[in-house]
Amino acid sequence: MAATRTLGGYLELARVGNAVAAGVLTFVGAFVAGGLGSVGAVALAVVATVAATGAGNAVNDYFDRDIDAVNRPDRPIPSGRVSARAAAAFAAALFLAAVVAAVSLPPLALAIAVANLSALVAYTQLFKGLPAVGNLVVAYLTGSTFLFGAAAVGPIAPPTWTLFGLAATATFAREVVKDVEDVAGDREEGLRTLPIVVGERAALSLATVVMAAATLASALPVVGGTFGLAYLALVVPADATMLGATVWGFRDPSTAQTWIKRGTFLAAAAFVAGRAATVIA
Ligand SMILES: CC(C)=CCC/C(C)=C/CC/C(C)=C/CC/C(C)=C/COC[C@H](O)COP(=O)(O)O
Ligand SMILES: CC(C)=CCC/C(C)=C/CC/C(C)=C/CC/C(C)=C/COP(=O)(O)OP(=O)(O)O
Ligand SMILES: [Mg+2]
Repeated sequence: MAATRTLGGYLELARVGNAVAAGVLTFVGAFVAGGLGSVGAVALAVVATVAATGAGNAVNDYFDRDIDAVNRPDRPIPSGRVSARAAAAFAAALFLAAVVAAVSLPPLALAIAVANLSALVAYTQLFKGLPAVGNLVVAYLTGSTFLFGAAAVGPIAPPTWTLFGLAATATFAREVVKDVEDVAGDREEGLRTLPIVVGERAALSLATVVMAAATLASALPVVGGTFGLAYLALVVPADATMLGATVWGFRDPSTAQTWIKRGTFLAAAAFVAGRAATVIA
């Protein structure tokens, strides 16, 4: 029983759902770039992404353990399911796994991996407490999965940049809503997040404008001929969910950010369906 509880603690520390989802985005990036012929490179890129995302989540919880004791006492470290020391060792092992997986990829992909791993290590201590900067870093990291997957198999083409932009802008909006949710604990820790600096309503207004722009821009892959009806069938409800949830953030930021996340995962499925349909067609 204790072993299951500890294993669950490590899986939760890595936020394995996010890590696998990030790996899917890297796969889509390679898929959109037409590079599934390079199975080895695609597999290494996906493994590097999953390991890096897990490492970033684990090191974030390690550095956030005091804030989380206020905001999220049920998380693995504050709840005692994983010790801080073990969490740090786990993060280091995942970072090493990401480096080992990325080191034999093409130069541009390796450069993206080095930049991203550095940003993940630095995020919590350097960027998170700066207004909007932490949100922009997480937004870039999430969108960069598409660039990383494409760079693993060849040059990065315009359709991949579109996917990068969509994922980054939607993620930025959700991060702002998450910061509104965490204002209490962040203020206690002296973090200068966007809602603390400009106020919660102004932050939520910015998140709404950014999310509206992202949802409008989600038509670009169809306009550009990258995706067709299979993509639209999923991205339209995803857009409605993400935008509607962002507006709901004025009433209940916690529920809002959870539903934005669900919308982004549906949007990721739209990318997969859109690309798969072009192969089947
Ligand atoms: C308008 C449009 C079509 C946007 C595209 C949205 C899209 C596909 C976004 C990507 C979402 C996704 C599947 C991300 C992978 C998981 C990940 C790395 C998320 C970053 O999470 C950072 C967050 O702070 C973690 O918090 P939590 O999720 O609460 O654990
Ligand atoms: C492509 C490669 C090699 C790497 C990409 C790695 C990815 C996709 C990173 C995505 C973003 C990520 C996992 C960031 C880690 C830090 C993190 C969990 C930020 C959010 O944490 P907080 O701002 O503290 O909020 P919560 O802890 O409450 O979620
Ligand atoms: Mg945190």
